[in-house]
Amino acid sequence: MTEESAAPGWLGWLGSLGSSRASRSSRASAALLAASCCCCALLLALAAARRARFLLRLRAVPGPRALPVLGNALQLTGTQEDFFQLLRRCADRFGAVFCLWVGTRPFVFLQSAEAVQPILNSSVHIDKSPDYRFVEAWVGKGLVTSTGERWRARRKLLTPSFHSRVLDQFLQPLHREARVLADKLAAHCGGAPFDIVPYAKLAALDVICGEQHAGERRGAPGSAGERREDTALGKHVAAQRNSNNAYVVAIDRITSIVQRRFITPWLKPDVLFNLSELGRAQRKCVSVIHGFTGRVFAARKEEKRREWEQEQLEAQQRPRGPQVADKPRGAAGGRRALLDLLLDMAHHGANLSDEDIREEVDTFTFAGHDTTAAGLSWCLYVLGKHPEVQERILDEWRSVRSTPGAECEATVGDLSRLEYLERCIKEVLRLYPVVPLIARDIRSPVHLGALGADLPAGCTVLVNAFLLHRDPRFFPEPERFDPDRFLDDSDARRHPFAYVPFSAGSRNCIGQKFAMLELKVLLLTVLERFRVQTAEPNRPLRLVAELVLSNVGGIKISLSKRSS
Ligand code: HEM
Repeated sequence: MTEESAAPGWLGWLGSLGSSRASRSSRASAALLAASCCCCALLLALAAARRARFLLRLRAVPGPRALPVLGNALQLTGTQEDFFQLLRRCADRFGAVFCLWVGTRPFVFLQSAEAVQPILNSSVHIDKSPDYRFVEAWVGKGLVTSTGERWRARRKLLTPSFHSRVLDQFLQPLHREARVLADKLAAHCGGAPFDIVPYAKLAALDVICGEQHAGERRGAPGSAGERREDTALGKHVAAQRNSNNAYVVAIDRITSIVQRRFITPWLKPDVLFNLSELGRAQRKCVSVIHGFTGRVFAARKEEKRREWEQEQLEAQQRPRGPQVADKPRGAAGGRRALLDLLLDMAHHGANLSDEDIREEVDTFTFAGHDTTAAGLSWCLYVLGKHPEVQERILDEWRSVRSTPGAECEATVGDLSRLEYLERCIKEVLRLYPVVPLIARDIRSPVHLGALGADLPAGCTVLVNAFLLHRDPRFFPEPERFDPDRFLDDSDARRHPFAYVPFSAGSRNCIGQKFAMLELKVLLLTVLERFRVQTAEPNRPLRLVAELVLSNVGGIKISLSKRSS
């Protein structure tokens, strides 16, 4: 064997060794690839089968024809106003339940009491739709946005803060802010029609953040007689007096940014939103808002710490006995803002971190100001069309008031006796539900009797309160304003889910008693000072379902002085 021939043999052996290894490893790789392909194909087949089953189940839900991938996107390219009209047309055509596809995502709209009941009455379907995450940068995982066990525990903890006994303490700042609102509105008295919404927003923000003025406190600060009466933050932001306050501006701006995001498909993905101008603006707003609530929180926590120390000292000095154990928790110093209640709860062992508390305070500011502002604006809009109703409201007020005086200083007892006013507010919230769409994510199949079929997990359901409240079976002549629909016996005869301005079931509005109290005080104060007229009462409204129900161009009224 020549060297020449030997070398290839030797190399060939090595080569063949290498190539047999290579071929073994390439065979192994091929087998692995084939197995991976099989797995992927299987997974894809399973996903396709699941999707097919999902689509098949949804075939029971009527709706306008949807294109593959695009869904009903082409019908949804119009304005927010067009969208609101589209929902009306679809309900006329398809009835109590219909589906609209946004791309590949189904949105099922419900507008009959029977269809709504299985969703709102459920303790399982409590998950908010994914779009609620748009407010998380602001309110974190507070009561509005949280779910599951976290929500359940938090709701249980916070419910007592809205007990009627506690609400009693919010009256003083409420009266004060109502008077400031009336003072501000006086500038329009006898003048041209104007949009009431911005005024209502500032007043509602002052009420929710409010704290009693130093001059109004009973007793010197820190004295036994002092009783401060606060609402959520316990820090007066004086939004009505200074609408340029950075916190006030940031709240207004972030509310409109969140609104824009809800309705603009390309702003929904976080990556795109964060890169956008609005994303940058939101980050600035969040920094201002959290900076402010953070400072209020730190200052108040320090004050509370001193109160707790004082409390402990007093407890040690007091003779032991049952009266020590009976001392109500959290009553120290008479501080009653929601922030104080939460700090007290945390101090007494509740599972609430500093971050949790800040989130809840931001949550109540978010959930409690735009809603009440819209409620007040719609009330004035409707009452402005009915001067005789304004007179009857004032007559009722004069007949129940327990404290004589020039202006509304209603007590909680007086307010609870204002039954006609309450019926008027309820009827306005029927015609113009402030939260027109209540959204839920469906994570397990739910049977809808109204549909005669199950909705599969993976749908987003939207309760259309605007249309639900116009069901002629429960509200004959639905467009007519008739407060007497809410007389006791009619209420009892109605389907329990026919009227849901504050939602219903376990995830209903925790602040509804407070909201009714607030609306009553604000309305009485305004009506006592002014006669209200709706500008162009016969002009059709241009409604849009933003975070709250709004009208394009605002809600316009005019005012004239009430002489007596
Ligand atoms: C006219 C005024 C108001 C109306 C019409 C209203 C309506 C509603 C509705 C419909 C919901 C359910 C939303 C959903 O499930 O998507 C809700 C939830 C909520 N509201 Fe109100 N609201 C009003 C005022 C207030 C006020 C003044 C506060 C606080 C002081 C408040 C705090 C909340 C909170 C924290 C939630 C979330 C409750 C939970 O998920 O457990 N609301 N509200």
